[in-house]
Amino acid sequence: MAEPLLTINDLRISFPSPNGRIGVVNGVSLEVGREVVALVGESGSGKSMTGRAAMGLLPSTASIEAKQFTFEGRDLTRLSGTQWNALRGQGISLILQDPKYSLNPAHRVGRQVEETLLLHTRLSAKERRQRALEMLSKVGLADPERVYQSYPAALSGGMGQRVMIAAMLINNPRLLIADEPTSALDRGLQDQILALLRSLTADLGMGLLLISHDLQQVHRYADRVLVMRQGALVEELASADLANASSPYTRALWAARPSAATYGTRLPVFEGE
Ligand SMILES: Nc1ncnc2c1ncn2[C@@H]1O[C@H](COP(=O)(O)OP(=O)(O)OP(=O)(O)O)[C@@H](O)[C@H]1O
Repeated sequence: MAEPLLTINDLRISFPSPNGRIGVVNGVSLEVGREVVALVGESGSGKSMTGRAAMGLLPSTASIEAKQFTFEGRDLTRLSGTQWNALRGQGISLILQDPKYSLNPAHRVGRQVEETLLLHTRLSAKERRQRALEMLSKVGLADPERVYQSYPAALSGGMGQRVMIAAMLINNPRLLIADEPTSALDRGLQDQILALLRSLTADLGMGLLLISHDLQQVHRYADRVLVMRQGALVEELASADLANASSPYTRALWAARPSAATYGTRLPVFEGE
């Protein structure tokens, strides 16, 4: 693999509790280059906390330590709030589950897609508009002018998620973190959005950290898979090898992968070791 974009070595995240600190991520190490890396595992395994740490978006009560935690060689553990804001606008972007909660219903789509350019570049209004229209077209929206003028309420779920992707990519981030980016969408749309994310990742030369509980999707759209359980990594493998995983836990997750019948449900939590 070429020089990684994101390098995490022995990441530990904990929260205070009446009985002392509770570790929710306990020594995770990973690298993401210009590729699609999936982080999978049952609910509560620490996937989102790992992704949020890489965006500087952990809850304020969380404590974080790591032997190495760098983006393009830059130490993320030492960034100030202002430096995080700059990095989030220009280097790393986050796509969350449901565009309904990410888009502001009171503002037109165009303004929201352009916002990062307004904050982080000196482009003129005309240039920003041009770039926003290009991005809306790149994410597969057929009538970018109309979408640009629309309010979020006028968009379907799939269109809303495409708009969010346009907003997150407009400033050419090198790393995209997508936390369950399609779980609010129906199955057909999920495939469309993941195929879009995968092709944009390759076209734009980005890295994508895809957080998911859907092993079927991961198998189809990721290059590599990291399996988490109870705050630790249990296995790392090429997605093509998922059906032949060596860890019993990965094998159990693979056997429980969503089928047409169980699609949309959470992965079961497996008891014991
Ligand atoms: N603000 C918080 N304070 C204390 N514990 C928290 C807080 N936020 C999350 N946790 C705990 O951290 C653990 C990891 O949560 P995380 O959201 O990373 O899991 P996940 O693998 O992404 O699960 P899911 O698929 O359900 O989102 C969970 O046990 C959760 O209860």
